[in-house]
Amino acid sequence: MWERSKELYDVAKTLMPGGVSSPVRAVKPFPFYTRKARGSRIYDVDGNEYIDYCMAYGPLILGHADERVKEAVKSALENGWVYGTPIELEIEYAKLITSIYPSIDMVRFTNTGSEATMSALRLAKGFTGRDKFVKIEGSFHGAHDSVLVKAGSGATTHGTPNSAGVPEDFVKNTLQSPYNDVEALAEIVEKNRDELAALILEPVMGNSTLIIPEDGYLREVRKITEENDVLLIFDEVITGFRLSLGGAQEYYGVKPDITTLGKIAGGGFPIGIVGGRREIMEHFSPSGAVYQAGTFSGNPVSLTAGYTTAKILSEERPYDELRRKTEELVKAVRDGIEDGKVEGVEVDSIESMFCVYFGERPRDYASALRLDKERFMKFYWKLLENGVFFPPSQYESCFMSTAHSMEDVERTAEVILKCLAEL
Ligand SMILES: Cc1ncc(COP(=O)(O)O)c(C=O)c1O
Ligand SMILES: N[C@H](C=O)CCC(=O)O
Repeated sequence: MWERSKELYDVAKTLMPGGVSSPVRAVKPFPFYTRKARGSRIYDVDGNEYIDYCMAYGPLILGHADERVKEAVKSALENGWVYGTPIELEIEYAKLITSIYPSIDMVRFTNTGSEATMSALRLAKGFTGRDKFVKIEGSFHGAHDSVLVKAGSGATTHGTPNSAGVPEDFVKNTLQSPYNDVEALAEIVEKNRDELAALILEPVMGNSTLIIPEDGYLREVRKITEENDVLLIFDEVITGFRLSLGGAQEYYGVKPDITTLGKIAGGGFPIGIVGGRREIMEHFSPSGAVYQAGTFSGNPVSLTAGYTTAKILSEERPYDELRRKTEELVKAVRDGIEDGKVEGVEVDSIESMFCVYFGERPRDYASALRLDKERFMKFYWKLLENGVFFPPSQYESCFMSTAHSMEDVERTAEVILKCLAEL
């Protein structure tokens, strides 16, 4: 079924570590190689077609190759694609973001979510004059040194949550707290308050499976950080424009001091954005002393795709429809699991993010680690054989897009239940 993909991967392994450009793609024994993608579908070089719920790990809320985004990018390309000068679209996009996210007065455009979180943490340290920060166990904020401790996503999938090559000295200022545990967080923040610049968290965890905040957790997080004069950074690289137009902060009504955006914010092209209160943001160079820069930052192509996507989302507000489709899928699978008496599998969703758990639905990283990831991988391969593509790890989340039809959803529920029954 995957002869050509296998051949390509054998060559790739001789030229790139693990044969890939990002570890999550290195599926054992080989990944499929993509030929093209349109709407809800992704097609491999072996002639197979899949309904896609990986969706490039989140950016494609409008589905693959949305025509409106494509046309906007094509016309932007007519004028060149990188200038090294400011462009008017930066102002337009900044205005749009600040109008959607009331916690954001100013933005700095970067190239990736990793750069955004790295810069946000540097900004928090520069602003407060303190060196330490707290992250949540199992969260993933990209692949930069200070956050590669108990990191989720590919770092956990490949058994390296604490990356080699990161000197102990670099991570001595990274403190960890379990998700959904208010007492543990309060203790660590109170104990370190004079040295703590910030708490960074994914408001909904999307990189250690999908973990949903318990009632009131995010409000307590805000209270604890505020009372202890610690900045709160919401890493909304996944949840921004996804949980709602205004991200998790709008959805839960909690206002962070600094926000990082990415993925959907670039409409499928590389981007990262740091946003926050003016008094904090003005510490970025050149108005302040926190250095942050990039040759490709604010590039016209990513900005065009991101701005076009954000405009479409703000005009069409497809969030009810996205939620309905996702809930339909989850309900059909949940009912099927109950009827078929499938043991040890749960399913859950929040808005257009969902996950099939091989074990009990987790509430933190420790419980996510107890899931049966080998069984998940058997399920993954069965799904592929039946024309459905999930992200290739138990620790990733699945994403619904506006391009998925109700027929896709019904077909997917059938396939999931068939595969579970065959396991
Ligand atoms: C929550 C979160 N933050 C940051 C990142 C890093 O973004 P990027 O892959 O664009 O560097 C990711 C994904 O990789 C993410 O899921
Ligand atoms: N889970 C990661 C981002 O959200 C997956 C992207 C990657 O590491 O390539």
